[in-house]
Amino acid sequence: MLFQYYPSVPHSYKYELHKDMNFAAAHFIPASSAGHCADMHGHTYVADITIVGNELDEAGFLVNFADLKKLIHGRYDHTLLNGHEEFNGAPGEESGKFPTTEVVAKQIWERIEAYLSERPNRPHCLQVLVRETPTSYVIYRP
Ligand SMILES: Nc1nc2c(c(=O)[nH]1)N=C([C@H](O)[C@H](O)COP(=O)(O)OP(=O)(O)OP(=O)(O)O)CN2
Ligand SMILES: [Zn+2]
Repeated sequence: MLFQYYPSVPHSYKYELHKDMNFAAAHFIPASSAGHCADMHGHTYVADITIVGNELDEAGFLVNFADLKKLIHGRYDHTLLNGHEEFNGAPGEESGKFPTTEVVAKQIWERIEAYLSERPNRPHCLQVLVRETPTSYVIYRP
């Protein structure tokens, strides 16, 4: 795992947690402007997830690191992203359903925030960074 410092957002929460993870996945972007990215290919995606909150749970966790990994790595590792319902847009359809780095980052945020909304200590996901290649990454901040 490559450890890096990522851009952060100023906030006033007491705790800030980061979980880095990677997952191997294939994708293609079914849009005419996507060039060679319209052909199926693979990446080792790297995600950095930022969670904040003021209260810890009964274990003393803001959120269990392992739960975050299960939610994202468990769903996407060694899969074709276009095969997931959140990314299975067809050519000519709305671009928000293609697995671009931007859309992958947003979907990761939505999945994590839905999980956090059920936690009694109510943490929040402030930022999701997704790196697709060594030279390309996107940050999603709701
Ligand atoms: N805004 C976006 N642009 C591109 C995306 C994307 O998700 N959002 N995706 C791709 C391709 O999927 C491609 O895998 C990554 O592109 P790129 O960074 O251009 O990859 P290279 O290795 O060719 O880049 P270098 O500059 O040579 O390192 C394309 N665009
Ligand atoms: Zn790609």
